[in-house]
Parts: sequence; C-alpha cells; structure tokens
Amino acid sequence: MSKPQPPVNKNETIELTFEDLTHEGNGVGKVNGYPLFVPYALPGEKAQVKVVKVKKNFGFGILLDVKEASQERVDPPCDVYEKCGGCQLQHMSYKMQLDMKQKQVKDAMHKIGHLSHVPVHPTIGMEDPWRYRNKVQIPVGETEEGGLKAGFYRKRSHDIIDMDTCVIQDEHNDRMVEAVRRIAEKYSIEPYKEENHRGVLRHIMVRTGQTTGDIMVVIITKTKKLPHQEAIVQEIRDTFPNVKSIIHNVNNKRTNVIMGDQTNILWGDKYIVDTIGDIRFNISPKSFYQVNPTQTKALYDQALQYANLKGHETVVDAYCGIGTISLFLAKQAKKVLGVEIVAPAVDDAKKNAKLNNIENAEFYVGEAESLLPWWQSQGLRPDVIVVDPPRKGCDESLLNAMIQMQPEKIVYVSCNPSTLARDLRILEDGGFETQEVQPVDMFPQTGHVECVSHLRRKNNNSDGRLS
Ligand SMILES: C[S@@+](CC[C@H](N)C(=O)[O-])C[C@H]1O[C@@H](n2cnc3c(N)ncnc32)[C@H](O)[C@@H]1O
Repeated sequence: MSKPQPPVNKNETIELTFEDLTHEGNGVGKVNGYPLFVPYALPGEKAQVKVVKVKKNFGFGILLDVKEASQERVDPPCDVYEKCGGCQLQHMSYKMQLDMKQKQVKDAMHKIGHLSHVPVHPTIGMEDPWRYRNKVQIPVGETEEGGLKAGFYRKRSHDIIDMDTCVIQDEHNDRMVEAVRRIAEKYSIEPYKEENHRGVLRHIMVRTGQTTGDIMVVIITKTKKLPHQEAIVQEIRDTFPNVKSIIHNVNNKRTNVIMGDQTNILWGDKYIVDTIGDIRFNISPKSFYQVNPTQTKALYDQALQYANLKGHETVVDAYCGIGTISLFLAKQAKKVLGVEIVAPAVDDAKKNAKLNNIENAEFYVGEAESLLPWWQSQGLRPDVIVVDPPRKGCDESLLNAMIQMQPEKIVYVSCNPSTLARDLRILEDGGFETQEVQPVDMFPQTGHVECVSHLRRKNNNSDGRLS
C-alpha cells in the first residue's frame, strides 16, 4: 500500500487556523490532521502561511499575514525580534508566556514522567519582564562601510545583526557594548573574521551587579595584545565612572567558545560584587552566575521553603556552581557539602563563603555522579539533597546514589522540564514521592523555563522520620 501523501506542498500558500503552541512557542495548525509548525503564530489566529518544509508526519511554515489576531498578540518592542535568535515570545502577552510555560511543565510531567497527579503551580513571573539580563556577550564584525558592528547572530547563522539595544539586557550592558564598539572603531581595531581566522577584536562581554551597580567589561581578542590598550582603558573609564573592572581575554583558537585561557586585568578589580537576598557574591569573568538575579531569589526562596531546614540537617548541594544555593541553605542547616565540576567555580564558592562569614559550607571539585556514590559508600546520609544539573539532567549513577542515601527530602532545580520529568520518574520508582513542582520564569520573552520540585521519601511517619 502506498503511503498517504502530506496534504500540502512546499512553497504553497495556505490559510491556516491555529489550535495550539509547541514548547518553543511556535503556533500549531492542522490541514486534514497534518500539523504545521509556524513561528510567531498564536492559538485562535487565522493567518496566511507559506509552507517551507514538508516532512512525512509534519511540516513547517512561515507567517505571511495574520487575518484574525489573538487577543494575546502584542507588538514586540525589539526592532530585530524576528531576525535575531535570542527571543521567541515577544509577540505574546506576558500572561500567555507564563501559562505556556506552566503547560510545558505539566505536559512533561504527564507524558515523560507519568506524573499527572503532581501539582504544577502557575509560573512565578516578573513584575517587569524586560531588561533583566545581567550579562551580555556580543560578537564583533565589520560593517559594509568598514566600521565595526556589534550584535547578536542572525537566527541559525553567524551573520552579525547590527543592533543598538537589546530589550532584555540591563541598560548598562547595552551602553557599555556601544561605548566599547565606538572606542574600538576610533582606534581602528580590526574585527576578527571567522572565515579566515584573522583580525583582532572577537567579542565584548559585560556583566553588571544589579544590586551594587558594579560593571565589568571583558574585551576578547584573538591577538595577545590589545592595540592602544591604555587609551582604550582611559576612554572607558571616562565614559563610565562606575566601571569596576576592565579585563582583556585572549582567545586565539578557531572555536565557538567565547573566552580563551589567558585573562589580563587591565584596570580595577578582578571581580565584581552582586548580592542575592543578603548574600554577597564575588563574580569573576568566567564564573557561572545566574543571569536573572531577581528571579534567582524567587527560585532559591522556593528551594529553601521546600528544604524546610530546622538547623540540624546535613545538606548536599550537587552542581553547586559558585555556591549560590549552598550559601542560602547553609544559613539554616548544620552543614552543607557542595559539589561542582569546574575548579575555579569551587574556588569562588569557598571565597564567597568567607566573604559572608559562612563556616558550615564545604565545597569539593568533582563529578556529582562519581562523588555522591563514593560518599554513599562511605556512609554519608544527608537529610536533604539539592540538585541543579545542566540541561541534560542527572546521571543515573547520581540518581541511584541519592536513592540509596535515603534523604528525607530532595529539592530538584532544573532548566529542562523533559529531563526533570525523566529523573523524577526514576526517583519515584526508587521510593520518593514528588509533592509539587514550581515553574519560575528566569528567562522572560524566551521559550525557556526553570523549575524547582519537592520530593519526600515515601515511608516517612507524620513527624518526617523513617518508620
Ligand atoms: C545550572 S548550573 C547551577 C549552578 C548553581 N547551582 C547556581 O544556581 O548558580 C549547573 C552547574 O553544574 C556544573 N556541572 C556540570 N556537570 C557537572 C557534573 N558532572 N558534576 C558536577 N557539576 C557539574 C556546571 O559547571 C554548573 O556550574
């Protein structure tokens, strides 16, 4: 029997009514049951669509003209929204973004974790979901007139879009990038060219301490020397009297990794300071630090509430970075053991503990999936385990060690609902019960969502102790 042909052809223009959204925020419309995914279309809308890709079971289209708009459609404030790959949801009301993220988490719990009974709360959003990012890394290229341009890459390419502002960035970052671009142009600093690995200036990175106003700028070049270094530093200082740290980083490799191994402090401190709640953090150029500190506070408050510490507990914080969650936990626990794979981040975590006079937090360099099984074999039985892994989730050996350690509670922080649901299923099968999941909007205007979940060991008495 011959296979049924898709009911649309490539390059055909059709009228489509949209019923749903994908997790990335693309509209979904169906032609005789055949789904077409169309960026920037919203459920309830009717629109003219050009079919651009036809696969066996689904296709893709581009939105040509919205005939009947959804009430949730809003004008994106960014001039380059549809060219740049950074944001996906600026055309959607913020309320709809938050609902979409909650649904994304519920769907993952249901379809991947088979945990339909677990309450997934409404997403915690921001009062003002713009200009929240404290860090920007912008590539530099050449304009047609031979000047310098600085902007994000066009979607699915390495073409740089010349842009004046990014509406999700802290304004200081925007202004600093523009100032460094202008100063570098004045001193005829050549932009780096990926095609032939020639030139000088590759990226400009800016980080701002949102609560302190500290600014760090990192100028990343292919060359060992930054030409006109002294004059450039002086001009940056004159333009931004509150700059705290001016850094030069050398990256002479053919790579997509932004920073290289050699970092020179040109002027000022080697780190900036920011605070989350009442904890201060020293942040050096390469440290991982959450990009949305306002929502990080909301996320950590929720994690702390789920941990419900009384002061006698031993807590393990796996994937601890520079100790951000660990130091929050340490204030309310007997002892916290942090594990992190990146050695400089562990150095920062130790320094951050000292900076905050916290003496009951210890930090270890290593793979969480190796160190926790080792601790388990040595008899460590923490009361609470917190995990905050990268997108791929936890390794199975780590999950097994957690199950065998039998903590009363597990607090699982995740930036990927699919791997979260997969891992919760394994922990449920190992004797834990997921109590609730709280999505937090760390990245407004984008399709990403962060979650914090609360698990308890199943065979607890009402006082929380093992029977
Ligand atoms: C999502 S971040 C969380 C960091 C920290 N909890 C925070 O909130 O700032 C994940 C961290 O896991 C670290 N990491 C990645 N793989 C790891 C592994 N196998 N073992 C331990 N840490 C790892 C990364 O370097 C990164 O710092």
